[in-house]
Amino acid sequence: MVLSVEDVCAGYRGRSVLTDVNLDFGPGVHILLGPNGAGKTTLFRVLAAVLRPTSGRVLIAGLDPHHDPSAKRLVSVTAHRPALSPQLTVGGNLGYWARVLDLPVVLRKQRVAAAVSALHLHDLVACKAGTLSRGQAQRVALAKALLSDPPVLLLDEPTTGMDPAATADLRERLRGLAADGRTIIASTHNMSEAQALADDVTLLSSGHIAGRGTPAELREQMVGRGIRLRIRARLDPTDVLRGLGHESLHDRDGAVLVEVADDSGAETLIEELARQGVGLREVAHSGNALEEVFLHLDGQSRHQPTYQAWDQQ
Ligand SMILES: Nc1ncnc2c1ncn2[C@@H]1O[C@H](COP(=O)(O)OP(=O)(O)OP(=O)(O)O)[C@@H](O)[C@H]1O
Repeated sequence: MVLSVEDVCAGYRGRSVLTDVNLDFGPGVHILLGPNGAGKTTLFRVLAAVLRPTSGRVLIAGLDPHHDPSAKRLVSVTAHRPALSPQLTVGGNLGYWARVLDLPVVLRKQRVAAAVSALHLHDLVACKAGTLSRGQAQRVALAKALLSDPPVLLLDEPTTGMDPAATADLRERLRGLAADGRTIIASTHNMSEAQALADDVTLLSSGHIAGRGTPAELREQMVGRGIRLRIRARLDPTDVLRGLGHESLHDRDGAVLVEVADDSGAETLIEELARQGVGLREVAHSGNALEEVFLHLDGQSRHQPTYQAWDQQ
């Protein structure tokens, strides 16, 4: 494994935040998901050797960055807000950072060129960083993080505030970096993004690991196997559904959400609704497994009509 977290506990001024965290990460894109205050940034600080654990250890390629400074170079972190000098051009920012890293001159040029190429920044090299959009600035921040050629990248909420096109573009860049063998760990609050990007998702809740797996595995582990259907019909099917033993709720768009045990339960229900003449217009699987896991984690019942909030992500 490229990165291992072994029995890590950590916190601030005697207050415990992370408890007995055990994780292994290899090459790929890993998503760290958890409610506000769960400890995601704190875990990043421990991994980047900014915050020393109170017990346990971190190993990066077999080295503990809290005891071996050379291991710190194996990890780069990008913060939620890209830290760039607004008056310098993109090329200037990257060149400046390459000097801060104390890279030999020849290597500096190579690394800047490789980072520009990996993040498709050719058209932006001469632009002042202060004029970039959020998505562009985030790509430059990622290029900056690549200058030390680290095997591990930690990205704190990299897509927050980006529009869908910029998000999709960054997703493609991250996939490319993972395909090159890098280990990328990104925290996000965006469920669709996590679902689209993740090789696996680690759920952090109140400072401990609440689950890990693909979105579908996590949903099954934490919420159960049921399928949530989104139904549109000419007549409100709520009463018919209740008569069939199904509680339902309405989402923001007026569709009805109902849970069934499995595909066969879904088929039976659809046939019954059609037979009872509600005028079915659309029946669809309601979407994102991680939304349901997140709601479950957050202590909210999946039967409460809070579902809509995540549609707005
Ligand atoms: N520098 C600090 N000093 C003291 N307490 C802190 C510090 N940073 C974070 N905390 C506390 O540690 C807990 C976890 O915070 P952390 O920022 O790691 O969570 P998070 O999962 O990243 O949250 P968010 O999703 O809101 O960014 C919170 O209760 C927070 O108040």
